[in-house]
Amino acid sequence: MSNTDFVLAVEDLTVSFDGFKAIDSLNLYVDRGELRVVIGPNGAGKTTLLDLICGKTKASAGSIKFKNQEMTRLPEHMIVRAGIGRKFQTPSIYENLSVFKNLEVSYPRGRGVFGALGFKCDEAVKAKVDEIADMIGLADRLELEAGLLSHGQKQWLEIGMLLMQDPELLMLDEPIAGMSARERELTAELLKRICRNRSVIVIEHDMEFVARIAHKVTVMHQGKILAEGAMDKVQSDPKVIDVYLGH
Ligand SMILES: Nc1ncnc2c1ncn2[C@@H]1O[C@H](COP(=O)(O)OP(=O)(O)OP(=O)(O)O)[C@@H](O)[C@H]1O
Repeated sequence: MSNTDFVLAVEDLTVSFDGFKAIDSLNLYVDRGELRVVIGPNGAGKTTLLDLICGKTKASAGSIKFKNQEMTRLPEHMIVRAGIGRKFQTPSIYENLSVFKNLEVSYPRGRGVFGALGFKCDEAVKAKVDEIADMIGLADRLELEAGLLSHGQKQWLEIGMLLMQDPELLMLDEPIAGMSARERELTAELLKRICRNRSVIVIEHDMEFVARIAHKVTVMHQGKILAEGAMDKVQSDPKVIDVYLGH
C-alpha cells in the first residue's frame, strides 16, 4: 500500500491460534482526530485486534501501519515509543503513590537508567502533570494517594498516565466498566477532549455510551468486519441486529 493520511491503516490482518482465525483478513482505517468505537459479540476478536496493534500479540499475516510505518515486526516498547498507548481493562496505577507521582513517573523521561521512581521533577514535567491532571479532572486531587480515588477516578488517572506520553493513538478496552452514571458522563466528555488532537479507539458494549462518543462504529464478528459507519446506519443494519444488537 502507498502512503496514506490515515493515522492507522490495518490491512489483511490475520492471527491464528491453533488454526483458529481470531482475526481474519481484517482491514481498518482510522483518521487523525477520529474517535472510533469497535463493538461486536463476545469472542468477535475486538481485544485481539487491540493486542495486535499494540504488539502484545504478533500477527500471522497482514500489515499494521501507524503513520505509514509498519508496526507488525516491532517489539511492544517500540510501538509505545512510536505513539500508540493502550489501556487494559484492569487499572495498573500505583495505589500507594499520590496522583501527582503516578502522573510524574509516567512521563517518558522517567524511564531512564535510574528507574521510573528515581528521577527529579523539573518544571517541564510539573507543567505536563498539571495539564493532564486538569484534563482528567483530578487537578484538586494531586496530593491524594491514588488508592483512595473512586473507581472512575482510578480509570481516569490511568488514562492520564497514558496521556503523559503524548500518544497519537490511544486505545481503550471497555473504559466505563463498573462506573456510575455520572462517571460515564464525565468519561464521555474526557474522551471528546482527548480526541481533539489525537485518535482514539474504544471497545465498548454500552450502546448508549457508544452513541454519545463515536465518530464512526466498526462492528466485528468472527474476526471480520461485519459493518462500519455512522452509529445510526450501523444500528439499523439487519446484519448487525441479527448477530449483536438483537440479543
Ligand atoms: N491467546 C489466545 N489463544 C487462543 N485463543 C485466543 C487467544 N486470544 C484470543 N483467543 C480467542 O480468540 C477469540 C476472540 O477473542 P477476543 O477476546 O479478541 O474477543 P472479544 O471480541 O474481545 O470478546 P469480549 O467481548 O468477550 O471481550 C475468542 O474465541 C478467544 O477465545
